[in-house]
Amino acid sequence: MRYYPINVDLHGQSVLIVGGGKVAARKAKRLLAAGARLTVVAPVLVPALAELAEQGTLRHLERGYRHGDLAGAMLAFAATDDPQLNREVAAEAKERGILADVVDAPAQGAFTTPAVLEQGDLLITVSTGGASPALSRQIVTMIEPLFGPEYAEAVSLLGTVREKLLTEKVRNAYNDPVFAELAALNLPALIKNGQRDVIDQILLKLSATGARPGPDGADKKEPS
Ligand SMILES: C[C@@]1(CC(=O)O)c2cc3[nH]c(cc4nc(cc5[nH]c(cc(n2)[C@H]1CCC(=O)O)[C@@](C)(CC(=O)O)[C@@H]5CCC(=O)O)C(CC(=O)O)=C4CCC(=O)O)c(CCC(=O)O)c3CC(=O)O
Ligand SMILES: NC(=O)C1=CN([C@@H]2O[C@H](COP(=O)(O)OP(=O)(O)OC[C@H]3O[C@@H](n4cnc5c(N)ncnc54)[C@H](O)[C@@H]3O)[C@@H](O)[C@H]2O)C=CC1
Repeated sequence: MRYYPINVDLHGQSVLIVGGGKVAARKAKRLLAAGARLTVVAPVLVPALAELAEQGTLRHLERGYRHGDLAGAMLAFAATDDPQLNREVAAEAKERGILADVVDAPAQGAFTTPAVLEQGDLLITVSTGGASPALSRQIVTMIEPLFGPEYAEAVSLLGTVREKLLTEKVRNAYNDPVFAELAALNLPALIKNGQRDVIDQILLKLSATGARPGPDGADKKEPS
């Protein structure tokens, strides 16, 4: 396997992007959506990034990269149009044990970013090991129609039911078939077809066994 896939929790974590161009802007958008505390080092920003800097959504260091800029970062992106400079960023990342994505030379870095399909907590990612980013994007476009907003709702509902079962009952052999049964119900299809009555019946049946999700199953933190 060329790359090992993981899902990183970036909420509140410091991430540094060196470079403020089109590629940096694309990476920044997703990093901010994932809750990162983002710093961008670049003498010039494209308008999309400049706007985020003005709003205070990211921190902009308006200058060229300096060795030492990576201090305290959890992840780094070397995203300038200067290949030599990107390698210097990669070298500092290695020195510090920070994972870096070198956007013009993936072999110099430690990770790459996949194309993404996101519906709520459902995350489908596609990678080609760097061979063809355009194909990764195209595959997401191909499968997008199969995973509509009903998947966000189904995942939220399944998560609530599962949390209830795991917190209210001791995890036991009984739970596993329930999870399998729930997953096999094709909740997304029921939601998409508006079959709320069927869903309500299922939830009612589950509530008899002690798993009672909230009315819409959407509130994970404080299920009623
Ligand atoms: C290795 C990787 C490193 C990384 O960036 O993490 C990388 C590297 C490179 N990309 C290049 C080119 C393009 N990349 C895109 C687009 C995306 N690139 C993304 C990921 C990755 N790109 C990682 C591997 C992913 C995988 O394994 O499949 C996506 C999926 C995700 C994202 O960016 O977050 C995002 C689409 C998602 C979206 O739009 O949602 C487009 C299309 C466009 O811009 O519209 C083009 C132009 C067309 C083309 O060349 O295919 C070049 C050549 C630069 C040059 O020629 O100068 C390199 C360098 C090289 O290949 O050496
Ligand atoms: N991985 C990917 O998805 C893709 C990668 N690329 C590669 O990414 C690189 C960047 O592409 P774009 O964003 O389109 O370029 P761009 O020209 O839009 O942006 C370059 C940015 O680098 C900044 N920069 C230049 N010198 C700097 C320094 N010393 N310190 C800090 N920042 C500095 C500039 O101010 C500018 O903001 C190119 O090498 C390109 O080959 C291109 C397309 C996709």
